Order: sequence, then C-alpha cells, then structure tokens
Amino acid sequence: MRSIELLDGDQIETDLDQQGYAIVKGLIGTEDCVNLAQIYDQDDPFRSRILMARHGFGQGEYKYFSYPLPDLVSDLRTGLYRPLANTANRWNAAMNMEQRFPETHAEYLKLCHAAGQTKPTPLLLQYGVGDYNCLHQDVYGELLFPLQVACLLSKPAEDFTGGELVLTEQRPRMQSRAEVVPLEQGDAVIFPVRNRPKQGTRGTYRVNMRHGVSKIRSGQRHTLGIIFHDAQ
Ligand SMILES: O=C(O)CCC(=O)C(=O)O
Ligand SMILES: [Fe+2]
Repeated sequence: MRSIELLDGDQIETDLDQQGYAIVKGLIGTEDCVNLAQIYDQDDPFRSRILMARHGFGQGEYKYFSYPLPDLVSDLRTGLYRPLANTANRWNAAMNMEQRFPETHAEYLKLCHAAGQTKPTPLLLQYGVGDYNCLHQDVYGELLFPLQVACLLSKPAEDFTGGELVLTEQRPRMQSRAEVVPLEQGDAVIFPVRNRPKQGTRGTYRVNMRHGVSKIRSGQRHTLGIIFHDAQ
C-alpha cells in the first residue's frame, strides 16, 4: 500500500472541487490487490453476501467485511478519512448541509455507532461476464460522510474487459452528464456519495451524483469499496 502520508492532499482537494472526483494512482500494490481479491472466496472476513440481481441492483455480487476489518482495509479507511474530512466539512457548509465531521475516523465512528449505525460498510465486489452495477448512491442511514473510495483490484484488458466505473451528475432542472473513470489495477477513485457543490453564476448549488459499473465483457473484475459511515 502506498503510504497515505505521501498522498498529495491539495491535488485531491482541487480535483474533487473542479471535476467532482479524484484519482489516486497506485494506492494499492499489485500483490495486495491480488491477495485482497482472493479473500472474496472466504466466508470468515465478511458479515454478509449480496447477490445484486435479487435486489434489482444489477448483476454480480458483493460482500461486506465484518469487524475487525483486515489491516489493509482498516488502514486505508482511517488513513484516507483525515485528508478528506476537510473537504467534507467545506462541501457540507457550501451546500447548507448540517453534518460536520471530526478530525479522526475513530471519532466519526463513535458518532455513527451512537446513532445506531454500527455495521461496517467496506466491501469487496465481484463481477463476471455480463455483470454490471446499476447507478446508485451508498446511503446507509442518517449519518453520511459525503465522499467514498473505490479501488480497482483487477487488471483491465488482462483480467477483464468492459466493466468501467461510471459517475453521473444531475444538475437541478438540467440533463444528466456521465463520466467514465479510467482506472488501472491498484488505482483508487474518490467520489461523492450523494451530492457535491458546484459553483454556478447564481451561487453554489447541489449536484446529485450516482455511480455504477458498465457491463463486464470478458473475465472477472474485483473492487474494494471504502465507505466511511457505518450502516444501520
Ligand atoms: O465496482 C466498482 O467499481 C464500484 C463499486 C461500488 O459501487 C462502490 O464501491 O461503492
Ligand atoms: Fe457503490
């Protein structure tokens, strides 16, 4: 894993403000990517398994980790929280949203748990040929940290083709816009869970965001999802 201390927090903040998402190249090393993807077949590290077709979420499956999270996942979650909390606070202020976020993830989790959001939300996703993930928002209760992270564990073109991460943004009373996020193995993208502020001619407005994955055309694709709020 790349040391979180070496991340360019200013660049991430600028990218988030200007384009609504930020790519972190090589956040997870190849060996860790392969190892994490392999954990998918185990039962022990997880609290539940979701077959997406059953819920109308798409096709494919995912598993939520149970506590305690694997070290790598836990380190990423706590390490990434700190630089993102600043942006999260600024964004919520700009969007007139009430929630604010403490400096450390440990403090934030205490708030989640006190509010009844106690279940861990980091997850591993697995897609095979023909699978896809419908556009959605990862909201799990009242408390919502406005940014989340997805890391691509598989190698595009080699392990799979198709399966591109798509972000859409819907501006008030306007048509939606889609963006495909180019990721290599080990890259991560930081993106909004539900809303982001955008500067318009008449002030700041809220843009509604969704994310999903286009159809996998061949092979198998694994991702690690890191969401900072816990679930009800
Ligand atoms: O598989 C992906 O790239 C996106 C997964 C996802 O929906 C998430 O991490 O919340
Ligand atoms: Fe998601």
